[in-house]
Amino acid sequence: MQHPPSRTPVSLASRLILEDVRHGYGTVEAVRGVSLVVEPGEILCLLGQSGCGKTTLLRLIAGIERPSSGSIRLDRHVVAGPEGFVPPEKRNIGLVFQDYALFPHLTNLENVSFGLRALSATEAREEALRALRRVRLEHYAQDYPHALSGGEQQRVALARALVPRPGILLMDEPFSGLDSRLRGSVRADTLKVLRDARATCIIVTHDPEEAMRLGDRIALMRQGEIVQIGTPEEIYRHPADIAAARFFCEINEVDGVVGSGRVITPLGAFDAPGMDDGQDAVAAIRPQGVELRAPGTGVPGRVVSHRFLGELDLYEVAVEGVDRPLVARRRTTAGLSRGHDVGVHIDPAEVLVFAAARP
Ligand SMILES: Nc1ncnc2c1ncn2[C@@H]1O[C@H](COP(=O)(O)OP(=O)(O)OP(=O)(O)O)[C@@H](O)[C@H]1O
Repeated sequence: MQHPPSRTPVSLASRLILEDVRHGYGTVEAVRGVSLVVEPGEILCLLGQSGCGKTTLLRLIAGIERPSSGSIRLDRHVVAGPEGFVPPEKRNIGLVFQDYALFPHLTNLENVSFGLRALSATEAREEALRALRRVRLEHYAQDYPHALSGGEQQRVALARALVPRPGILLMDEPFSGLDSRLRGSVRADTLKVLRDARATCIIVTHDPEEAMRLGDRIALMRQGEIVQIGTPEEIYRHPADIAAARFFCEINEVDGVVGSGRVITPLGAFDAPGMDDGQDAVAAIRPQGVELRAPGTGVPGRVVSHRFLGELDLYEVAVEGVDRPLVARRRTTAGLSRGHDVGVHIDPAEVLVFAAARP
């Protein structure tokens, strides 16, 4: 079937530029000097633990909060800064919140066409139907939101946010209200819609896996600051510090001392480029880098627990000289269980070395 061409004005994805943005609530400094550029069409995930300032940063970009200093630009327009302030409704921004915030007394179609008041009723209806089609929900156009599942409501909210063609779309924990089975498929659908719409998008999440699945880049936040920004692979492979490494993966931390450019630990020596001899260091070993082989090779260890998890099992292995049992994630090894002796080998590609924190 041929659908009529779209009548909403074509809006290009915006570039967002933040320069030294700060914001506090009373004595709490929620955002502390954030500078950031998000390119047109890019999907950026703001990732961090609860209370690190992600939502506040999103609210500043939306114009719901006004920064105490610094500036925010959308393309060439300063929307917040010493020169002035543009209110949210004039920023050409789309918003999707955790609870979707659909109007319960409006049909799904009316919810989506709500933001198209500049168009005639017929045009708004056509555009809203097109948007519902994009999220594969046109057959629910005349129903009310309460009759939809959580995942479907999320898609209506996405259609509503995208239908006015915003220059930038801001999403705050958009999948956290969904149960874990549904989350994966709604996330994949959302990503496809965002790519098709070529929208610049900022997604707030506290889930590292979600950030890696969705983001072209990830901005890792801590205590109101961006501690690292990069592609998922850059951040995973080269975390800025041990706390960033911990955030992405449960790691084994083994203490050692640097000698001749390597940190010497009970599990072997690992490259420690740029570190001084005699310096205390920590080898951060990912669980998939702990290989368990027959005893008599590698470092002697003993399995203290084994949990069957399907594709990869979880083993804990005690090794002499290491305070806590090592966590290993391995393919299920028939017969290997608690009490068995093993030879532990470490894959150096799964080891990151950091300077030890000074007491
Ligand atoms: N309206 C407010 N009044 C006072 N303090 C606030 C307000 N909103 C946030 N804060 C404080 O600012 C800091 C950052 O909060 P923010 O909600 O931005 O963090 P977050 O990373 O989004 O957390 P979460 O993931 O839990 O939503 C926290 O210490 C929080 O308690």
